[in-house]
Formats: sequence, C-alpha cells, structure tokens
Amino acid sequence: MKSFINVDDIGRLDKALAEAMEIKNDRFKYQCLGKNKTLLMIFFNNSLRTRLSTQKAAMNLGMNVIVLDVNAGAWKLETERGVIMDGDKSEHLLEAIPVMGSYCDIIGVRSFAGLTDREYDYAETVLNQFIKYSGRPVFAMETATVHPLQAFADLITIDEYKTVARPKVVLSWAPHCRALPQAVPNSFAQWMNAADVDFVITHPEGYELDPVFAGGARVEYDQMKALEGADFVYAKNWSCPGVTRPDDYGKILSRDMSWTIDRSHMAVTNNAKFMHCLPVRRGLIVTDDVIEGPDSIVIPEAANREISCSVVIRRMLEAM
Ligand SMILES: NCCC[C@H](NC(=O)CCC(=O)O)C(=O)O
Ligand SMILES: NC(=O)OP(=O)(O)O
Repeated sequence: MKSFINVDDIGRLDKALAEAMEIKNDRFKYQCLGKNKTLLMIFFNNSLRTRLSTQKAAMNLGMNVIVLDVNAGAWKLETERGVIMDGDKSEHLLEAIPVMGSYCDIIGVRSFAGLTDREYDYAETVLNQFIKYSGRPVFAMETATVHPLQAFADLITIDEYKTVARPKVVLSWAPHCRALPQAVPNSFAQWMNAADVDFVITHPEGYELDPVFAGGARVEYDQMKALEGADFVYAKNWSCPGVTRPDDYGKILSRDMSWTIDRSHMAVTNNAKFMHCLPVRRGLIVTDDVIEGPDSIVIPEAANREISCSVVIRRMLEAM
C-alpha cells in the first residue's frame, strides 16, 4: 500500500477485518517487519488518540518513531505557492517535505481543514503535497476531508459488537460550540457505504455531506425517525460542508440542542451501542448518562485505533 486515504486503498473489507483480528489476537506477530524502519508523524493539529495509537502500532511492528508538532518548536510552514514569505512563516512546505522524507520510511500526516476555502480543503492540498514530494508512503491521520484510520477502527468495532448480520448504523449530527471539520463523517460515510450495513445519515438541512463520500447513503432529516431500530448510533458534529449551501462552507448552521443524544434518543433504538470518535463534548453531543452507560462503546472504539493503524502500517511495510 502506497497511500491510505480512502476506503478503496484497503481493498476487500472482509480481508482487512480478518487482518485486524489477527493483529488484535497477537499484536507483536509482525514485530520483525519494521526493524530499522522509521515512521515520521507530522501534526499540524492537536491529537490524543491518533498520536498515541499510531506510535503504539508502529512500535508493535518494531519501527522507530519520530514525531513533529509543526506548531510547537518547528519553523512555521508556508503551504501556499507564489507568496512572498515576509510574514511569520520561515520555511516552505515544498522544501520541508522532501527533507522530512529523507529521514524516514513512512509518513503520517494530520492536517485539518481550514474551513474557509472549500476548494483548497477538498483538493487535499497539504496531504497531496506530502504524497507528491516526500517520496514515501503516506497515510492520513485526519486530513482536510478524511479520517480513514478512525473509520477503519469504527468498522472493526461495529463488526465486533454487532448482534445481527446486517446492523442498522445511524450517523447523527449533534450540536457543538465550534465549527468542526467534515473529515470524520466523510470517512465514516464512505466506509459504511462500502460495508454490509443498513446505513442512515441524519442532520438538519444544510449539513448534507459531499456525495464523493456519502453519495448513495440514505438521509433522513427527522432524527428520531432515523434512530428508530438503530443498532449503532454514531454521533458527530460537523460544520456546513457547502454542498447545498456553498456560501456557508465551514459555518455553524444550527445549535439545536434537541439533537444532543440523550436517553430519549437511545430509547427508540434497538438497544443501540453509542459511538463517537472522541474527543467529545458532553452536554452538547451526548449526555453524561448515555456516554457513561452500558451501551457506550467509545473506549473499545478508541482502543481499536491501535488495531486499524497496525493493519495499515503492516501493509505499507510489506509493500516496500
Ligand atoms: N480526530 C477526532 C476529531 C477531531 C476534530 N475535533 C475537534 O477539533 C474537537 C475540538 C473541540 O471540541 O474543541 C474533528 O471534529 O474533526
Ligand atoms: N479520534 C481521534 O482522532 O482523536 P484525536 O484527535 O485525539 O487523535
């Protein structure tokens, strides 16, 4: 595998899930594979899970790991071409990327959407520069439009916790105080569309996800109706994707607290499991009793990030 961005990069999902289980049963099975190989993780944004689980996965595979927090100690990086660099940015990404590539064998990139220029974000401008100029296999650790390591971990978790062959999975928008990217719902929709599940998305008008990721998925604007009979409730906030309202790209369109997942929402489901990628803001996305309740699987979901990442890095190492 040369890059890991979209669901197609992983190939057959049943095979990927089997590899995930193999690694979960013996995390150190392939510890010789990464000997003398180095993973470089580059963070333009904060992280807890991705940082720790990716490092753990790489260490399980015997790799060395270096981490660069671009905003904490590195030169500030210019990402645009054609600018006169007389501001606070001392180095251009186009020099920095091949330099970084020379010190490692695989690169993971976290670079969130700026949420001001849809075209720039949806072209995955930063990620694609890493792919083009690093000379290394690159995987997304949440970039402008995708978070595939999360979606793969979510798929593993659903596969582990499902009680019926084809579960009903509902992705529900929920309110938040900040404008958040669309990467998590985009990837979740893309992966659920590819998986053998009954997938429904619910959100207020204006939050329609890009059809590149969510095309073909059923959208139900009545949240309670969408949640009826659900086996999994996947809550997430996202800002306006700018599909039906191009002028509102990246904006908060609704703060409707009736969308916060509470006991009354869970009551109409089929004893659904509650999922969220974390970090989650209680009281906005979900109530304390739901996230702390017996049907909340957010902790095993996060734990599966180590597993999804192990499968991806293993494939990249084997392809070298
Ligand atoms: N990688 C997991 C989610 C990251 C990001 N959440 C955030 O930025 C939340 C920050 C806050 O709640 O202040 C997102 O939604 O894409
Ligand atoms: N879910 C997730 O990616 O978490 P972090 O932002 O903490 O890495």
